[in-house]
Amino acid sequence: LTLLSQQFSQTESWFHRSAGLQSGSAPHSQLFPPAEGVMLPPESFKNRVVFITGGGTGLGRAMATVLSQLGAQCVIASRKLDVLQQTAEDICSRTGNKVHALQCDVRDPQAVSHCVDQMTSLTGLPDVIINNAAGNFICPSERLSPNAWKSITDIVLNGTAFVTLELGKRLIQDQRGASFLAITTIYAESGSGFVAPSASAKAGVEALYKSLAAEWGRYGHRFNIIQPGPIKTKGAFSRLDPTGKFEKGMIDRIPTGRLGTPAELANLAAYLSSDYASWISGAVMRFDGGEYVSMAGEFNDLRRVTPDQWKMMEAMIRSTKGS
Ligand SMILES: CCC/C=C/C=C/C(=O)SCCNC(=O)CCNC(=O)[C@H](O)C(C)(C)COP(=O)(O)OP(=O)(O)OC[C@H]1O[C@@H](n2cnc3c(N)ncnc32)[C@H](O)[C@@H]1OP(=O)(O)O
Ligand SMILES: NC(=O)C1=CN([C@@H]2O[C@H](COP(=O)(O)OP(=O)(O)OC[C@H]3O[C@@H](n4cnc5c(N)ncnc54)[C@H](OP(=O)(O)O)[C@@H]3O)[C@@H](O)[C@H]2O)C=CC1
Repeated sequence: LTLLSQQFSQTESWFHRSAGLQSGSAPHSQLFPPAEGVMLPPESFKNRVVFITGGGTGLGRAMATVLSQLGAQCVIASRKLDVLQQTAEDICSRTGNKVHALQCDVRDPQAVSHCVDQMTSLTGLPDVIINNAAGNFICPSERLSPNAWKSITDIVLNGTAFVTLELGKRLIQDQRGASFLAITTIYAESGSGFVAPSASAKAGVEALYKSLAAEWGRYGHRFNIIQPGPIKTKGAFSRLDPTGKFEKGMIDRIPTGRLGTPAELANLAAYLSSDYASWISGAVMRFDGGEYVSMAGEFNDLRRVTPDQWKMMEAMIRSTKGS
């Protein structure tokens, strides 16, 4: 037993040394290749208008691209008009479908109302609303100023509420149904250190969407939520992993051994916003390659224990007599 214990402490230090040393995607991620093509049948969104906040970059851009490929007329809105216009031109030249760019700071309810006025004249009210705009940065909470807190929660929680209420009221007035989708994240459920404003605001968005799923079904409105895990976009990774040192750790935690891709997220968003999902409302779809459950289970790190180490441990456990 003493020998086994000694051997185990050697292998235990191996275990600690080797944790997190992997770089890039894990070899087994080849068993989970991302399918990058468009999943739904062509023209699934023909004659549909889709409104996407933060649609000029990252995941918003990817969702606009897929929905446009599926026949939607997209309206993308955020603060930077030049970025939006470039994205709109790029997507339109690829898909042949119109993409409109509208400047809108979602923190400002009057700007939101003005944006909806503009959209109404361009395309009419939307059939699909995707609340995707967000702000975030890693920061120890004791370093946050009141304005830092406000800058994130205003974009994420208030911005989503202003967009949803403005469009919801107008759709109700016109007796029009719609699908609302919010992009939150896995830590909306657990909370997370170093991104407390984002975690608090995303949790609030989830409460809002679940509440409205219950309340506004009678108006023909569905509300769903996607909680992504890490997907490499410039907007997110420049603020959450500025040195690039955390990415390996993320990949190590993800059972499928890789980050998600924007195209995968866009296919899921398209499905949840489509008629194929017309009985799905109030759903929270975790989209993270298994990262959340992987972080939650007390003994999940035992994945790193080798068969030889298991042999040793089993012998130690079996040799124990009594309690
Ligand atoms: C990995 C899996 C989970 C991942 C989840 C990902 C979630 C995401 O949301 S990723 C999306 C990331 N994208 C963005 O954040 C895009 C938009 N972001 C921004 O525009 C800015 O980063 C910001 C959110 C700061 C808003 O910009 P704005 O111009 O409105 O704000 P500022 O005037 O620059 O700053 C407002 C106050 O915040 C303080 N502040 C800014 N950066 C930091 C920082 N890194 N650390 C601490 N504090 C910061 C800034 O000083 C201002 O406060 P004050 O000085 O008191 O006035
Ligand atoms: N990438 C990831 O790993 C993950 C991302 N997410 C979520 O996915 C969504 C997209 O993130 P991602 O694409 O990665 O990052 P981006 O930074 O590319 O996207 C954020 C978008 O929000 C827009 N935005 C920010 N502030 C405002 C504002 N006040 N009014 C209007 N629009 C605003 C930005 O445009 P502009 O600057 O022009 O205003 C930008 O297009 C976010 O909700 C994020 O929380 C969730 C989990 C993981």
